[in-house]
Amino acid sequence: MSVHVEALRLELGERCLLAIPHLHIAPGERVALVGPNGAGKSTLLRLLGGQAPAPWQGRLQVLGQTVTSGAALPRDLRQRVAMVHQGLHLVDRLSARDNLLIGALSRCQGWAGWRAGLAGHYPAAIAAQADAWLQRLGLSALAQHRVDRLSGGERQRVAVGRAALQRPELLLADEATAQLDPQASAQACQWLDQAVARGSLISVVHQLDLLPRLASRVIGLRAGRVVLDRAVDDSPSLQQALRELYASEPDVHPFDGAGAQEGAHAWVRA
Ligand SMILES: Nc1ncnc2c1ncn2[C@@H]1O[C@H](COP(=O)(O)OP(=O)(O)OP(=O)(O)O)[C@@H](O)[C@H]1O
Repeated sequence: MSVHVEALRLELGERCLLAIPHLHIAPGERVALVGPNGAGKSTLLRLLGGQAPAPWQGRLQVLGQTVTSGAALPRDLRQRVAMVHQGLHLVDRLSARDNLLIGALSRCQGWAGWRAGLAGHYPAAIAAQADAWLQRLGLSALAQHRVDRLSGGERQRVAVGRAALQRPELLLADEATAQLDPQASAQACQWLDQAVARGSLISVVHQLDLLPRLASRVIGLRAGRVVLDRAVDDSPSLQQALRELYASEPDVHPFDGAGAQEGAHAWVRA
């Protein structure tokens, strides 16, 4: 099982941010987390990545290993789980290429490998993978540019490339298409899919029209609870369930989230 959650509860002060009795995600699954702003999507993703904002109760296994509240993911598990954060977390003073290569550091064997990587001397096979990904991401011409001089969308591509170089078995992507133009967003779904290969992909998705490209299963959260869990298809009942998921938050329009673009909700018919 890629993710196995039982009796999970995460509280912060008086507030319950997550309450999930069971959640299982199988190896290779493509899962989209959807729901209104503040529903707990990013909190769940961070928890799966060992970065919960507060202590939690319950049982959590990620890629078959037990994760403990208050502790970071064990080192070997950190190598197998990649995250594309909302804030991207790139190293600003390094080039796009070096940021991609950082993703591969955990694959360099032993201290000698680490030191070589940190000095910029990566094994030729890894350097070739970075160059191939830069090309795929349309970043070859910007490979040597510092990432703090790149546009938001270019930086987002770098973050996807870095995750790909990690060769993760589980990829957690938090609005990884938020800053991309519509064409690049559609491409990014392919990039994420390729980045994780036969592993599992869990993405927070605001652009519902991307659901069929990004996921085969959609999990809807509201107020920290799973209120929708079903296959992504084009059925009227799913469309209706998604409308209800967002409509139940009268103050929040589903398509006002950061990164929502013109026509982003076209997949959910009016
Ligand atoms: N570190 C924190 N301290 C206090 N509150 C937090 C913290 N992290 C998350 N929250 C709260 O938890 C709730 C869920 O936040 P989360 O970011 O998971 O929502 P989300 O579904 O990802 O929302 P969005 O779609 O707006 O990104 C929010 O009400 C948020 O204010």
